[in-house]
Amino acid sequence: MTRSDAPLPDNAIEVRGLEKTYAGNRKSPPKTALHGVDLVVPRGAMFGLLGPNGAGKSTLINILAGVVKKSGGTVAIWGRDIDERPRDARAALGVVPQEIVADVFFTPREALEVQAGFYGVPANERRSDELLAALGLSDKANAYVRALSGGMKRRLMVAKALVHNPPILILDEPTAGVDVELRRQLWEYVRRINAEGVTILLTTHYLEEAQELCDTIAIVNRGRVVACEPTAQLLTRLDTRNVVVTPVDPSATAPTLKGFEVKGRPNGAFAVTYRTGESSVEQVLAAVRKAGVAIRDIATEDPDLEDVFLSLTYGDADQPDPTRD
Ligand SMILES: Nc1ncnc2c1ncn2[C@@H]1O[C@H](COP(=O)(O)OP(=O)(O)OP(=O)(O)O)[C@@H](O)[C@H]1O
Repeated sequence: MTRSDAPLPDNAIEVRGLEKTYAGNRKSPPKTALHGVDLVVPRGAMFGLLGPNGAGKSTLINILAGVVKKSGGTVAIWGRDIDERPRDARAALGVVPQEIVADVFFTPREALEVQAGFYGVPANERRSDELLAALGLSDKANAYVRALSGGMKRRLMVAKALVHNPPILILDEPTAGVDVELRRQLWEYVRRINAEGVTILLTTHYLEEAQELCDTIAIVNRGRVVACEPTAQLLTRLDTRNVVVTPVDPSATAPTLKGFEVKGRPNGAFAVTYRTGESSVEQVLAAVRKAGVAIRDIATEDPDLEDVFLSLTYGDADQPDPTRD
């Protein structure tokens, strides 16, 4: 817990030269998951940690949470070095893990009370009912946890991570398998506590969600940070734009255009990507007409986070992700 008279650190999390190699065994060789990662999460940030499967996100989060031992480098959480002050460092974190861990023997209220006891939160400082209400679980406070839906269990895990009032909340894929309405509620709550000063570090596979929510985004690929900057800046990295062409004949196959990348869309339209410094919409349209396509409609699109993500992680959006199962 934070002492109110201690100066607040500028950075909620500081990771320097972080290395992790998992030991091998008879069946598999050692695996280096993190190759000297530097990462700074400023206090108060809504920080997104993105990367393809196997990039090293969980390894990084598990090192922060104290459940995986690093092989090298330093980590400070809320100004506390995890080697020198492991308990204090961990007390500054609330972690919502990827997997749903349900306490089948407790009701949600009991689960929060037990967790608060585990962190040594005095009875008069506990806020189980407040957390249950904030996460829309008041009417389930005394239900069996096994009777809760997946989305409710996940929100209960967020509540559990917050019982000791940590200044940093880590959410590892918190919306996987959660329906749209519950996702919206969860994000509304996360935004609220972020506005109240809680630093948020989240990993998600939903790039749209990250683009909308996070003020800063780091992209990890194969154990290295390949980008870390304000979201708006990251989105300007690509100097490409798309012209989406709807042809008069939607059953015609998308043309091949020399010098441009063309991708078909399910509705019969196709997107032509061009470099803003090298071509123009005019040139794209001229090439489309030259290929014999009669145009019904056109629209232009800026690149989104997914385009930036793909260009940084694999360079070519068509290339399969070799780390995906
Ligand atoms: N306990 C382990 N033993 C050996 N290798 C591991 C272990 N845990 C992870 N790895 C390997 O380390 C690399 C990074 O894995 P990690 O789970 O950190 O990635 P991730 O970015 O969290 O992926 P995902 O999005 O799938 O959760 C992967 O190649 C993975 O196979």
